[in-house]
Amino acid sequence: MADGPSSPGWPAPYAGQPLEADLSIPGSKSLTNRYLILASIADEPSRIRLPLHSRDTELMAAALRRLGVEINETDEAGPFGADWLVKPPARIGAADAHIDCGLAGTVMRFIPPLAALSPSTISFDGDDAARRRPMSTTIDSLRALGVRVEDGGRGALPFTTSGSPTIRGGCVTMDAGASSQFVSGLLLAGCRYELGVDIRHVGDAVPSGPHIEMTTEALRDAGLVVDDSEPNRWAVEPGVPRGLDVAVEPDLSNAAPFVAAALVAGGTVLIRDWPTWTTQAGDRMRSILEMFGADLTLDRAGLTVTGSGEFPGIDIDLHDVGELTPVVAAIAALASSPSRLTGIAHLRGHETDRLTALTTELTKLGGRVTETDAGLDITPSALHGGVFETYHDHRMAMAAAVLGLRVPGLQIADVATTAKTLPEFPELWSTLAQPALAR
Ligand SMILES: O=C(O)C1=C[C@@H](OP(=O)(O)O)[C@@H](O)[C@H](O)C1
Ligand SMILES: C=C(OP(=O)(O)O)C(=O)O
Repeated sequence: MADGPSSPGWPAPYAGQPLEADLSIPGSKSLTNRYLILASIADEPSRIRLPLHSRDTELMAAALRRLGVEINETDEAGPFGADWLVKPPARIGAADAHIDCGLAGTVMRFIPPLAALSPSTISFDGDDAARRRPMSTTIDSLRALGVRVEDGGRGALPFTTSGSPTIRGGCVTMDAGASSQFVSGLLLAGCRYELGVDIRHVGDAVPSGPHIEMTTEALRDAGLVVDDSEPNRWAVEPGVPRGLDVAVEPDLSNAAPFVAAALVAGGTVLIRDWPTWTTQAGDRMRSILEMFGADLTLDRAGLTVTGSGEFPGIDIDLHDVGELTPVVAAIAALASSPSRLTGIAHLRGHETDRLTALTTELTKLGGRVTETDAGLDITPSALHGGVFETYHDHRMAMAAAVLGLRVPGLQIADVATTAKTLPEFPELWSTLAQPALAR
């Protein structure tokens, strides 16, 4: 599935006829990494069933092991890997340790508030691109809580922390306008601070609201008391999470390109076990696909999406669900009328500057895209093949795959970047519509 030795990229499958697919998608990155954190500070061992095994979740597990958590795989494994058994240590971070954050926002923003419970020196670094991601809010809020953070004045990776098992916690004012993960990370570990934590946000609107709701729900499910009754304030009372025995839902943001496929190529795609209630931002794909004119049925089998390959553009604010933007932009580029995507300025601080990356790559294929302050304006035009660069961004590769269903000769540079959240992507995408896919 890797790019061929002399090939500039992975040839994206072209859909010569309507699709007919029935697929299962591995577990949610965001849920897996929240459960791993909570299980690591729980009062008893946990079992995380159907976890996502991908670069971001393996980095999270590795980080927690370095802080003394025991994480083992069960002997029996499902189609997407084994379950995880998690045993919390007596003390988090009993020895100095180094944490590799890779390019995972959840690792770089969730682990430091946990490392705050350790007096050891914990160092953090990641990929080159990770050093460009916003981190100063985490760093400043840890300092406000009394943690010593050495960052060379950069406000970014790399840095070290040195805290205390009896960190006091309490009120913290922060600007989480660049990422909801600043709030989630502090809430998850904050239950173990002496006063819990009471976060007030001051600044531009916090993006990715559903991801904060996912955090508060996960905390409540683990028995903790959370107050999110006021806008821009989230508080967790001090307490120890119960051990978990949870099954991770399929990752709906990773399912997004697969359901988009039914719309753009025409035909039907069934995603097994799509939850009827969830905090996952990816669930918003249902209403987005309806705006584009797809037919949807959600029942016990899962989500079935049917499309005709013909659909209009849309005008949509993606502030709450920014991670869906690359796939939505790909759909918009194949629509019959213009689209406007707004509310996503914060995507400039994601794996790459996603607004510039999408504008550059779509334009290279003949697309008409204007980057605005708040997002993208996309006017459909005839697209041609070429190499779509992915900038170490799994969702750029997924967007390219959606385009490739309708654009012959499209090659995806470094399709392996999808391993960040879905290592099985090339394999699953290739079977998406067999035997309907023709190249
Ligand atoms: O907490 C999480 O699991 C995530 C929160 C969001 O981050 P931002 O708020 O930085 O967009 C989302 O885009 C990311 O993929 C996962
Ligand atoms: C923004 C994303 O990831 P991260 O968790 O690294 O922020 C994403 O997966 O789209």
